[in-house]
Amino acid sequence: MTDTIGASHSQPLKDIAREEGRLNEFVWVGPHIEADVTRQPFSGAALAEIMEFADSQELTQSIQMLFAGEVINGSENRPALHWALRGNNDHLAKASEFAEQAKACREFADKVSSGALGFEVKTILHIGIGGSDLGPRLIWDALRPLGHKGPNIRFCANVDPADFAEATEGLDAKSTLVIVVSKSFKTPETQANAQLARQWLISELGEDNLNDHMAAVSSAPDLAQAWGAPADRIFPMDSAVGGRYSVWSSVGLSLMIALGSEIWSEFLGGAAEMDAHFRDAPLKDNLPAKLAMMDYHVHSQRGIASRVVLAYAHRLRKLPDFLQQLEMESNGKSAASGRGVKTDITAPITWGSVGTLGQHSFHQLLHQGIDRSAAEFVVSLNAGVKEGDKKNGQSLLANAYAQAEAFLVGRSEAEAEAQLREKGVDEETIKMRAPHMHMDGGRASSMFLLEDITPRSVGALIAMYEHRTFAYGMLLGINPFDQWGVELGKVMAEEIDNAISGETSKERDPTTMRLIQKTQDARR
Ligand SMILES: O=P(O)(O)OC[C@H]1O[C@H](O)[C@H](O)[C@@H](O)[C@@H]1O
Repeated sequence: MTDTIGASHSQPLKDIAREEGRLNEFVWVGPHIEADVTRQPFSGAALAEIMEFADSQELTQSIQMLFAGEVINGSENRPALHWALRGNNDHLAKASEFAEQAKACREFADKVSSGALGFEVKTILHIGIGGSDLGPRLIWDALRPLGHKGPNIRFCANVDPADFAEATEGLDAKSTLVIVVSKSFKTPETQANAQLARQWLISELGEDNLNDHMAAVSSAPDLAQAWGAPADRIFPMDSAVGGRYSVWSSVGLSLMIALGSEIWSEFLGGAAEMDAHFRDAPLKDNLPAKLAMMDYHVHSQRGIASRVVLAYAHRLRKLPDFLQQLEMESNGKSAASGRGVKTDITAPITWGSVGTLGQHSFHQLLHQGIDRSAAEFVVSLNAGVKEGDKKNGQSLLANAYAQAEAFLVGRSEAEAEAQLREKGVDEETIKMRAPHMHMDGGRASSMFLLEDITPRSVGALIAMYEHRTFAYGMLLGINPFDQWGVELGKVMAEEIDNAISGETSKERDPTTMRLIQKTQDARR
């Protein structure tokens, strides 16, 4: 495929962004979200061409397959049904099963809230990692301030014992409910923490009262039961819901309990609105699909390898972490399916932080570094309003807009000189300093606007990202629902663990052999 960004290809981005009609053509709207991509190096001609390419890649058919519940995850031979957890699922054979699963979670949440467990739950200790952790953490921070009345949630993910120690510090086991969330119930980190939690409960409460304080979410109920969760406290998750797409399932049990059913159903409702949009809108009006086309151009065709997510909203501070897994575990693969397209870049290297903190650290590189990132700002127009601090909220927004504008327009040496002169700096210093102040600009960014951070808008936002990632995978010919690349390291970690214990002496790479030896010496 040729790169036909056309005349604008050689034009500076700051000129492209000012072109007439740009604001009409490149401000895209979906439920609860407006995406202003006017400052991405992407022309109408490129969009039209990728739209044709999307047809040749059968994107529309793939979207239909997804929502029909057909096998879209080829390497694991199953459908991807995360969207069906949010409604719009009457046509699926599994609809009633999903409804039952949601009902069981709701009933358990009601029990917890009404004190029917036999003790007051003041804290939920949520143990899980990856997709069983990042979504719940993100949503807890985002929606907790809306007046949750339920228990607090503490999270524990890392196998480093320091994480468990911190998560249980000062915690009263008598008022704690431990929920272990693991689709496979085999993930070593979660297993280790689940055992620590069990021992902690035994030491604090004794064997007899242990089970009252344990619950589990898993696709492997037998393993959860073996850990000690009572059978009626094991909440299934469907094998066709991938970990990083699973916050809507019983993986969100801690949230359902702590946030309450009203917030939870609004959250699902917002996602369902985005689902209907993605399923029904023609490609030319389809927000997630068009974003995926932009990604295809910006990352795969233009070679911008990095996407920096700048959540200018304290409550969305975990969004970069969440998207890191969603994007990179979904599409961080060489194109491998039947429709694979050869490109150098598949998933962008996704990273970032909450704004404005990054401005005081890594933004330096974003403004003047050699390697380019496509920046992605996420803002809420009502920042600070609910908190009763409109002034600081406004300043947060002003910072986001200023950063995006500075990325685009930069500062010429002449402008820098003029600025220094105005400040009364002497000419010698001006000559020395102005070149360092030069910023070439032309750095790409998108601005995602939410009216407010509500359960609905956050639901829609996360669903939009899920669908964008899926659509990008379809354009690349990648299966975004498997993750074979993470398996090898897991196997090796087990082998090396055994080697450190002296249980195997299998020859390995010399550096690893030395590390094993050094660790054995240090821990003797
Ligand atoms: O939920 P679990 O089975 O414990 O899996 C937790 C996580 O671990 C794995 O290594 C995968 O890479 C993730 O996709 C998954 O979300």
